[in-house]
Amino acid sequence: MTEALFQAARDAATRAYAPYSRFHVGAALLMTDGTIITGANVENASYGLSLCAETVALAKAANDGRLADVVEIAVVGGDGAEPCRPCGRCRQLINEAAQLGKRDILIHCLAGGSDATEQHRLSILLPHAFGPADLGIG
Ligand SMILES: O=c1ccn([C@H]2C[C@H](O)[C@@H](CO)O2)c(=O)[nH]1
Ligand SMILES: [Zn+2]
Repeated sequence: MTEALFQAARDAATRAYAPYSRFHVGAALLMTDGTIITGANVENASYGLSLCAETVALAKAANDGRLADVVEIAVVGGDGAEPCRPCGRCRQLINEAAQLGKRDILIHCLAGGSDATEQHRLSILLPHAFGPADLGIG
């Protein structure tokens, strides 16, 4: 299952629209039922409007009513040897899924140009997170 998830992230990266950074990122969400939802980064001529791969994948899950069902996430980016780790904004978006699903989501960070991988729980990447509970929700 992990290999299928990694491959889905690598496939997604090939669908990135990243003419400005040329940094192609793919994200794959493993859901409770074993299905996989993918996303790739979508850049814009107004650079700051660009969407990360994780953001796209999580938005797809949310629109399908499945944000609570994310178990693991694989992210792959670039063509270097260093694993690609979710940016701060994406960590916060992942936290929404984690809180909804009451799960400390496992994040696989993969390198685009090597077999290097890192595994982190969201609680390690985003300690003391702000979430729905801070608003008295959930
Ligand atoms: O985890 C990450 C890091 C970066 N990017 C995108 C944003 C931008 O399009 C490009 C360069 O930062 O990579 C992602 O999609 N996910
Ligand atoms: Zn991001």
